[in-house]
Amino acid sequence: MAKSDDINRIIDHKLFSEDDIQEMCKRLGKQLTEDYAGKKPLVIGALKGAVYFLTDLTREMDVEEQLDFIDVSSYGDGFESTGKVEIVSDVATDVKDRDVLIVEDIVDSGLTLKFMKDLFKERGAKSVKCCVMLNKEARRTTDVEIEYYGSKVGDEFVVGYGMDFLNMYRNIPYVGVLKPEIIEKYIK
Ligand SMILES: O=P(O)(O)OC[C@H]1O[C@H](OP(=O)(O)OP(=O)(O)O)[C@H](O)[C@@H]1O
Ligand SMILES: Nc1nc2[nH]cnc2c(=O)[nH]1
Repeated sequence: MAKSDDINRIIDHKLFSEDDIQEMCKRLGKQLTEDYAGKKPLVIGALKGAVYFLTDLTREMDVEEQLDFIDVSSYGDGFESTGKVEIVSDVATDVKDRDVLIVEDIVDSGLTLKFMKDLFKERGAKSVKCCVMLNKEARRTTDVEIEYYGSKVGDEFVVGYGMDFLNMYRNIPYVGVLKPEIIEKYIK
């Protein structure tokens, strides 16, 4: 089966096109360029979902920056956060006295982001902010500030542009809503 047939089978509708995403990256990149002028931020991408957003966003940021990655997990194989966030793979860089900018694909309960922000603050970062592509605000269970985001989204499960379903479909170039029956089939 061709990749496009497979995608049509699982996507209910497109939420953000490639042009929409490019516009988000340009807008956020311009804002971050202004706000981090004269600073040397350490941009930390949250693996694996944020990789597509990070590579496009950082190319729109005209600042002297360094990159690192952290892999944290709270979902296991499921769709509901277990509530327990664990470091799967840590950053290699010392964050002490650094201006840290966490880049995330999506914030849902907020637990993953809060964990990372608290971690880098505890390690002595000078500042810790985040830039998130999608803000699923209605699902929040913890209070966490989101300094920059591309767009709000409703309570729907989205895939593509880095975001997965069972670690698949990250390479769909746009963001689409997963058909509810696909999730139901998996949950049963
Ligand atoms: O706000 P929360 O409820 O904590 O959920 C958001 C997190 O869930 C996803 O990651 P996931 O653990 O699925 O890993 P992935 O990035 O490898 O897809 C996403 O990339 C965020 O990190
Ligand atoms: N792929 C994906 N991961 C998530 N993690 C939390 N919410 C979502 C979502 O809507 N899609």
